[in-house]
Amino acid sequence: MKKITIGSRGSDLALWQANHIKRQLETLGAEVSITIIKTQGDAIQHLSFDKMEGKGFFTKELETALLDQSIDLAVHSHKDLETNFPEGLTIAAVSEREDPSDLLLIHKNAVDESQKWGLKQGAVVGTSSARRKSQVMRYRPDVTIQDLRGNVPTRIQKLADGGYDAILLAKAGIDRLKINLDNFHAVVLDPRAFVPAPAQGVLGLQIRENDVELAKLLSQLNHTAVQQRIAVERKVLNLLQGGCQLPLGVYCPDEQNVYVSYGENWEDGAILAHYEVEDLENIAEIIVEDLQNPE
Ligand SMILES: NCc1[nH]cc(CCC(=O)O)c1CC(=O)O
Repeated sequence: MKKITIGSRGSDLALWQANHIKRQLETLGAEVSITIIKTQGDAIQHLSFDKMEGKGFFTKELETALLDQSIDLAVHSHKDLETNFPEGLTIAAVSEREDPSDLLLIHKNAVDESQKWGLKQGAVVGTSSARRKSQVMRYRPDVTIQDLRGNVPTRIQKLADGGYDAILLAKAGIDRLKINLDNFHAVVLDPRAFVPAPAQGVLGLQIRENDVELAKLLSQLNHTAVQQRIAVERKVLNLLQGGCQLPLGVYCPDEQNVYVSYGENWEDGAILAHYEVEDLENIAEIIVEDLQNPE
């Protein structure tokens, strides 16, 4: 078997994810190396996402490297992937799903147990995600939202330094990096009430479409149940022609349930909807129809 080169962003989280897949491939007998590739999202850390041009900030350079054959496999956080894949590339497999929940990390000085989530009135909450902003406003219209960029350890440091009273993060990232949260009050937000991004907590393994040999190997790592559920989540995003700036959360935990959060202007807060269905076929279309024609 030929040697496989994985391309990864240089962040701690991206490298953890690349190494996680590297180990799995080695168990299958493959020889694997990792090449670090810097993306626009890594280079521009000071701008809020909604002020950045285009889409695919964390993925484009990796996709280019796949197409020019300098890497064979890109390991992505699936939620960072655009809904339309570039010509010639395909997601050959998806990982198991880790906890898809978001986590609210509260500075110890900002704790007030009498309030929702234990967060004091009028707190300053850091996040750059329109989806997270809109849902915070749904539950806690009293807080002030402030943009927060940077990779996971940087964001936590900004909270520790007192720049924010609380911040929001994906729990999966914290779990993967085994970050110690003892200095904070950490609240895991129920994903049925505070709805994650489509495909949050899942890795997407992207290769060249014509790489038949690698596709065959990766099929052994694919999780079909996860694949079916995130397909529903991403279809809603796709039908709304949304990217990572759309204030949309979709979570499909099993074959019968879908949770949706949507707020056109995040300042007004999000609406939360729950769909209980016989099976998941056509549910994405129904959800989008409802979102576009509210009564
Ligand atoms: N946009 C950055 C990003 N992309 C994926 C994750 C977390 C891991 C995952 O959801 O799989 C994160 C960090 C965060 O949202 O806090």
